Amino acid sequence: MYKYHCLNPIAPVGLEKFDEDFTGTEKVQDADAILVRSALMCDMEFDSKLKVIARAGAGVNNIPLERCAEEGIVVFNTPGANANGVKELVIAGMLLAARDIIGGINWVQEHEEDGDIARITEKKKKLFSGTELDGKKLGVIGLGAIGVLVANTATHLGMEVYGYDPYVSVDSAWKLSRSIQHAKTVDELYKECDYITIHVPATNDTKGMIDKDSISLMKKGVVILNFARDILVNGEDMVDALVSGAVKHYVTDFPTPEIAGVKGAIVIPHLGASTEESEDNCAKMAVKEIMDYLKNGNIVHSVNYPDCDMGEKGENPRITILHRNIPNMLGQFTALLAKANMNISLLTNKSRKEYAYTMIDTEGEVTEEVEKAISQIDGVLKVRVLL
Ligand SMILES: NC(=O)C1=CN([C@@H]2O[C@H](COP(=O)(O)OP(=O)(O)OC[C@H]3O[C@@H](n4cnc5c(N)ncnc54)[C@H](O)[C@@H]3O)[C@@H](O)[C@H]2O)C=CC1
Ligand SMILES: O=C(O)C(=O)COP(=O)(O)O
Repeated sequence: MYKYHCLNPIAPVGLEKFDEDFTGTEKVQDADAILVRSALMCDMEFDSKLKVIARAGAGVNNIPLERCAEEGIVVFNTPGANANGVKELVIAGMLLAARDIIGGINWVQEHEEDGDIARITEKKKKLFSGTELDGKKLGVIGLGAIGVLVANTATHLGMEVYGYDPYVSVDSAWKLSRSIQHAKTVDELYKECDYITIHVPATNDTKGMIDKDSISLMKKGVVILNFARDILVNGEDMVDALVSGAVKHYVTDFPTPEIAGVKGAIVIPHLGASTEESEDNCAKMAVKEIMDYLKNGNIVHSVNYPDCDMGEKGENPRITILHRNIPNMLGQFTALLAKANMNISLLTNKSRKEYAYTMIDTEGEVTEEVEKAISQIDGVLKVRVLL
């Protein structure tokens, strides 16, 4: 029986997909699998029993990926499963920046008891007028699951859309509307656009990518949208830009004490993926990944190990080995099995940067001695024998 623990609430429709070999546990140290959304795991210690973490969502900057890889813990995310939820909120964010909807609604609430509200509305509404999105230029930085949806939808609102992503996947490129203009440099996008939205992961490379230097290249009064992560934007530089008017509105899904009360900032409490549909999609995908890994050894959508899929495990035992990507690992595994007089019916080996994964279907029993001997090979991080 495998045990799973949820560090954040995970949609029941996903958890219901766990079969009879799985049960929930309140004790994280008893878990074979952890499901998580945005809970911070960077300082958490992991029990040696833990085999897998599934992030029901996209961003994995809350999880120590490298340490997990070293400890033989495979980390998954759920690519694209919440992208539509974020896309819709980004479109709402652009509309909130273009029209003073928030100011107008606040004004109505302040005057809700005024018997004359209908008449004074017509006098006061000019205070809250705005502009339209049609005909404006939108720059989308990062054309992954979310960026592509935002870019394509904006074309239907009549916007002229520029896209920038030097690492765009073939899949995303196929999905992108032909009317999106390809910005070859991010500076080109900064110079052209009235609205700029970022959809890249938070990494050491992207941290602080929006700062006083990049803002100085943008049009005065630009609107910047950040539904990716707070650290992509230098908070101090953004406050200065809002105060000076260099940036008209900063629409962000990430409240910080620095930005929350600043005039021109439109701050949302991380609601991008908080829709029934996104939560259900993420939970279902995360549970599927965990079950496939624990029962079949398959890795699909990992962010710290290579994807590797040998299909459903059959009658024969399956040995799965997480190991370093160094020479002669396969040679040692097969030599060891040959010495134990074991036949291999199927073998797959995949690597990703410093780490690799080998799956071996064997004919006949895998003894404890064989399992122990594999785990003692230098460079092996975790061995599992699936019966
Ligand atoms: N506000 C919210 O609730 C949510 C926020 N997010 C955030 O949005 C981010 C993006 O999500 P997805 O689109 O699903 O991820 P994704 O992995 O599908 O797309 C990310 C894209 O960014 C590109 N990229 C990476 N570095 C870049 C750079 N320096 N310049 C330009 N492009 C670059 C990649 O090539 C990729 O196409 C996540 O990493 C997460 O931090 C994701 C989901 C919900
Ligand atoms: O998927 C992501 O990266 C998100 O930011 C969504 O976070 P959440 O699952 O809503 O805590």
